[in-house]
Amino acid sequence: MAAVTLRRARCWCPSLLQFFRLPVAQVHLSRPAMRASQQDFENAMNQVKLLKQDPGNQVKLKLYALYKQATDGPCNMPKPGVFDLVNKAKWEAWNSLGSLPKETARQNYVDLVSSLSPSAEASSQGKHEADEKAQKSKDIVVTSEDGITKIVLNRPTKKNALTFEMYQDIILALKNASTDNSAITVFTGTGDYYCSGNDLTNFTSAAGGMEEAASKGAVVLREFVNSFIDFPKPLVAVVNGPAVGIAVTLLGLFDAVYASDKATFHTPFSHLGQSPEACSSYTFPKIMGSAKATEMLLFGKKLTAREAWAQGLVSEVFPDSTFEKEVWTRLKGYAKLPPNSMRISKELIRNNEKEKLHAVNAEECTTLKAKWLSEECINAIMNFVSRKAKL
Ligand SMILES: CCCCCCCCCCC/C=C/C(=O)SCCNC(=O)CCNC(=O)[C@H](O)C(C)(C)COP(=O)(O)OP(=O)(O)OC[C@H]1O[C@@H](n2cnc3c(N)ncnc32)[C@H](O)[C@@H]1OP(=O)(O)O
Repeated sequence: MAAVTLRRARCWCPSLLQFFRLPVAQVHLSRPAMRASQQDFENAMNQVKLLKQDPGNQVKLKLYALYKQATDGPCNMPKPGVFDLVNKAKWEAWNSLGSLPKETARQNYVDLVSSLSPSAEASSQGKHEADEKAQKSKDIVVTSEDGITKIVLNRPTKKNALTFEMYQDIILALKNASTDNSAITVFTGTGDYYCSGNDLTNFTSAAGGMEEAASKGAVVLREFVNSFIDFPKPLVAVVNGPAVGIAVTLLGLFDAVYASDKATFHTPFSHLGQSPEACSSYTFPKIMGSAKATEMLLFGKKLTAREAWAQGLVSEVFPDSTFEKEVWTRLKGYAKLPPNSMRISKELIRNNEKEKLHAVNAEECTTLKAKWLSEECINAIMNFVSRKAKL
């Protein structure tokens, strides 16, 4: 077992919220070879130091608790007094893990850090960080005006289907929008469609074999969905027309969804031999109840905008003739609200779910990777590409 000594290091910029000194490992180099999970744990501890954004107190408490559980086991300290607020919160977080085994705590710590830090994860795999990348295509157009960053899916001839480059550009756009001057961020589409989902030629046109494409797809998808889970500002979808597949499932991670009455919503995963993504296996039953979620996610039932509103997926439906005017007027008003207050309110809401959402995302990506290699899925994609099927 490696000898690990602990020192204390300050993480993130000093602020009123920063009250933790998270433990950082110094690992003796002369140690024998370790099991992968221990190595992952140490890498994760180092990644914590590299986080550029303060992940918020709830997450820091969770990290602290998991760290202590993984290294010391169940909480063995006396409970601090009521006025020792910081240590009491830390103690409670640790104590709440009960008898969680050290190895599980270690794994949960690694998962939590990797979910917080997709760019650190990517750079550890030898990739460039998102802010070092240039936008790759003109199929995503990003503008910022009136306190609103607008991310437009701009591939109308293909119904705004998402190419591999578009996924990467959206990750980059969200990363930039999270720190720009805008108060809210809005997605919409050019032309008659909002988005027809994943471009079904992503896999058939990928270099390398299907296995390589599926592995790459799962990594990109996980990072893509993470960037929605972690997005810190109000995120609004202006659904100008039909939405298909991942364009629908992602809506469960938005803060508000405004739809034209021309919009429809469907997720033909079973028709495609695939399975749900973007945390919809969790968010959809939560939003609309399991019976309605089943009709959408298993049977591919198409909803009208009003049906989607009745089921809680859409915040409000507007007549198509006045849709743009009404929605943008409203959003410009919202963008004038105090931005920090909106961020903090969103953080309070999202923090209750973040850990769960990351776990669901990871599991959905693993499941999809296997489905992409199945005969059912390959046949369905081939049928679409050879124009035998319209979904
Ligand atoms: C290396 C690998 C990288 C992978 C990257 C990560 C992958 C993450 C994947 C996440 C999982 C996501 C799942 C989904 O989103 S499932 C849903 C997928 N979408 C569909 O199944 C829709 C398919 N399209 C249709 O059924 C119809 O086109 C549609 C009903 C949308 C519109 O019909 P309409 O008759 O009005 O128009 P056309 O069919 O003539 O379409 C016009 C042109 O647009 C092309 N098109 C439309 N949608 C897609 C699409 N999703 N993928 C590719 N191409 C699409 C269509 O082919 C037409 O093109 P042409 O004019 O050239 O024929």
